[in-house]
Amino acid sequence: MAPNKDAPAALSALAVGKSYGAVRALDSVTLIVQPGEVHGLIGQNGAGKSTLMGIASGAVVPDSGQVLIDGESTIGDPQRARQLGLAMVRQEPALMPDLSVAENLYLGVAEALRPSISELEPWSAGLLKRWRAETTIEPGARVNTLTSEQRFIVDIVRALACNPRVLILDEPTEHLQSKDVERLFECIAEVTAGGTGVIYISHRIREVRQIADRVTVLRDGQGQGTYEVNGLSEEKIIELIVGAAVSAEFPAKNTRRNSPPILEVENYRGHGIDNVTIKLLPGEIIGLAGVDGNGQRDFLRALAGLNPGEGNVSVNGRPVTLRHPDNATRAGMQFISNDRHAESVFEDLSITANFSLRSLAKDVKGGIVNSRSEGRRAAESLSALAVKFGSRDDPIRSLSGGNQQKVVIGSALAAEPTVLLVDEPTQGVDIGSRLEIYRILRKTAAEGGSAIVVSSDAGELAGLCNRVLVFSRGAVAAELSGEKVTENEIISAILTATNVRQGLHAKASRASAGPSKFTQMLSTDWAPLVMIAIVVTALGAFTAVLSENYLSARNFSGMLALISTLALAACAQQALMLVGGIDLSVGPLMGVIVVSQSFLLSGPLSGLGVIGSVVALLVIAMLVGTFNWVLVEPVGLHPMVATLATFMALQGVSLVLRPTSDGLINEAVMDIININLGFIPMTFVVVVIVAICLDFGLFKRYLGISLRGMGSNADSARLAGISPAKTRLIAYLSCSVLAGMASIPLLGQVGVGDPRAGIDYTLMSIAAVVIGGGSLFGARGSFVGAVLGAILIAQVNVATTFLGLSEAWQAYLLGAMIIAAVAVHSKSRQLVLAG
Ligand SMILES: Nc1ncnc2c1ncn2[C@@H]1O[C@H](COP(=O)(O)OP(=O)(O)OP(=O)(O)O)[C@@H](O)[C@H]1O
Repeated sequence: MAPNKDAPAALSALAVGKSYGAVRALDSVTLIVQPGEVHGLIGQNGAGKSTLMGIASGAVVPDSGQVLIDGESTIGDPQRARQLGLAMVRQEPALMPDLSVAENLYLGVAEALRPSISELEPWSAGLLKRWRAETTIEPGARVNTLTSEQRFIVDIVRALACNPRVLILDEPTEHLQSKDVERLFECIAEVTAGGTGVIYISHRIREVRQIADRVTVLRDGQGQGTYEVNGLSEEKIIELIVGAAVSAEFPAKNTRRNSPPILEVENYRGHGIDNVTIKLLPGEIIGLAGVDGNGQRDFLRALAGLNPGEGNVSVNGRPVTLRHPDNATRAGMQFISNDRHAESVFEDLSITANFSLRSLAKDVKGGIVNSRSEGRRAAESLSALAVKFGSRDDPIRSLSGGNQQKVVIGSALAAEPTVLLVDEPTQGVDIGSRLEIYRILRKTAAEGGSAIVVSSDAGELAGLCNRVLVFSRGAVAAELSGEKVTENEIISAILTATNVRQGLHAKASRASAGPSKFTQMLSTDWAPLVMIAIVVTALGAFTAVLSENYLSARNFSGMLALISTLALAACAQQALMLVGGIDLSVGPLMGVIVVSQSFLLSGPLSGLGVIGSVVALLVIAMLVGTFNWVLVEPVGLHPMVATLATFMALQGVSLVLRPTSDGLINEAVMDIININLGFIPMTFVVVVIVAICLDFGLFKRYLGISLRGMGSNADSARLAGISPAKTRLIAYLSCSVLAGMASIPLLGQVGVGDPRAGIDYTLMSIAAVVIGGGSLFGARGSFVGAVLGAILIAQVNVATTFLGLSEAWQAYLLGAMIIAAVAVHSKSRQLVLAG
């Protein structure tokens, strides 16, 4: 639909300013987007495009200026921007990797648009199918098992599902295949027809000309005006971006064809590839093309030692085995991934460290890094690649996406590779720097190096490469060289490549369909439960064969009573570990409550006394939970440091109140706590019911899903409207209240105000959670898993006693179980990632 210029603007950013230290990212920039228009936002890397959109979406707070969405003012509040109808697809999808696709879509749309949880699967499947009927993305798949392209599609589907008034697309096509780019353009046409204002950021000038009605140009943080696209030539747009006329010519190609090959690969087979043979000459750049998923990327990754494969490979005549990336780098190959965020940069390390890590040996003298030499090399490379940065010591994540890519290329070149393996060399890089990168790759080749480049841009391959190999179904279907290396020839070779190999085709389609149902099952939070249940049963059966007393009701009853305390403590720990926290004060909190109860419940029993003791339990637990949260959230201490301080303080309080064990608990209270249902203690029944209810909440309620989302990626969760501070407070309070509940069966066990009663439960609760499938990094595990972890620990302790083993064996076995559990759980998750 034609832009509606009379309606109030869909988005107005008025005189917006933003600085990061010395870097003036935006200097009084104004952008007005009308309903129903596609507005291109263009500029070189670091011009300020993402910052401006970050401000529009509320993720970044400006220093000055105003933002209006649909006429309503909003600043620095992602939740409000979302409510006003803004949706954004960022350069890196704002998804929570440990959550499923369906859960991400659910959290990612406004509350009014969310289905009931029972409808979640069909609702998400419907959204995905609306994108593409034959999509291979499963609603139940965990996001960290998806390819980067699939993650982008999920993020786009999420943004479209928001029915936005303003849709921001920040370099959306960098990771998409051409058929998905077409689909995206169809979707853009659909939403603008409905009156949505779309902001389209891209370095691909052709795309911008094709899709945009108007463009606004940014240069070095300053607005350079808004223009109607109609009548604006490609050259003129480039001139507006760069500020001067630029030659868009590729540097001249060179080759030393009569020298022996630098890299020879013969009959190489492996994941997604079949029988590939190539010879790369010194000074040559070979391009790999093809419809995405046809093996060209798999082949490059196999050469980098990242994908397993078989065949003969030699570099400079010397045979090489490529089982590991280390083999490839030792042979002189340097790989640059197309997934910069996940594989190429260390976000929290400085720009200098990211530059030097592939070639640090050059700066080491006598085992010590010479930072002056490291800094000098980094400065030279950053200047040669025209990287825009504040200070070299800033973390690389402070750079714009394109500038990060330039640092990665500089880092690989600094290692002086014999063969450079580059997947999408100019992803997210602006037009001026693109030419700079082509020039540098060509210069490297002219000096005797060589490169293999995968690119989805046929024009780029045509301009840069001496030869282009077109892949189809894992094999080289066509080779273009000399005069034939043109954009049109490459595109037509891709379209006509019909190399049908049934066997490999089946393999390739299996690979593109993602991991099998069984491997996907291994990555679920339920897999650890099955594994532990099997181990518990096997261990029980083994002990029962050796000692018939093991199966007695008396033994079971005692064991389950012990388990109740540990299982509740483990549930407490799990509640906090879900958001990536850890609570070392769990044990002493249980101890301090036992001690306080020994004052309230030791004399004759009264109704008021019982109510008082329950209130005291809850008040102590909530005070401790709130105190821990204050130390972590507003004060900013690491959870381990904060809760270690609370651990010491609580233990001190227990010892002050009861220097030695004293204050026998009233017998009637003990009888109530220790009631049995048959031979099963009532406390154990309660624990199981509590764990099942908590798991229901964790997987089937908004609060539980958002807790896991926070643990998975706090930034993405915040952008999905989840308040990190509030969610963490809920986790800390849940942890302390559950620890308070755990002190009830503990009271039933010790029966007296013992100041040391809880101390062991801190480490044991962490162990139970880890064994049960929980992760110290957050987002993983379940409450039933934590209970099963506790059962296994208790069972090992009892079994060692029955088997007549010393107490030391309990400690050895617990240590071994933790290592085995972590190894098994993480291996099963990796299996899925490997597909
Ligand atoms: N969090 C931050 N800390 C420090 N500097 C930052 C931060 N975010 C952005 N900058 C700087 O602000 C400037 C503008 O960056 P921005 O990401 O907006 O550029 P861009 O136009 O989107 O570039 P690209 O096309 O490469 O994505 C850059 O110089 C960048 O280094």
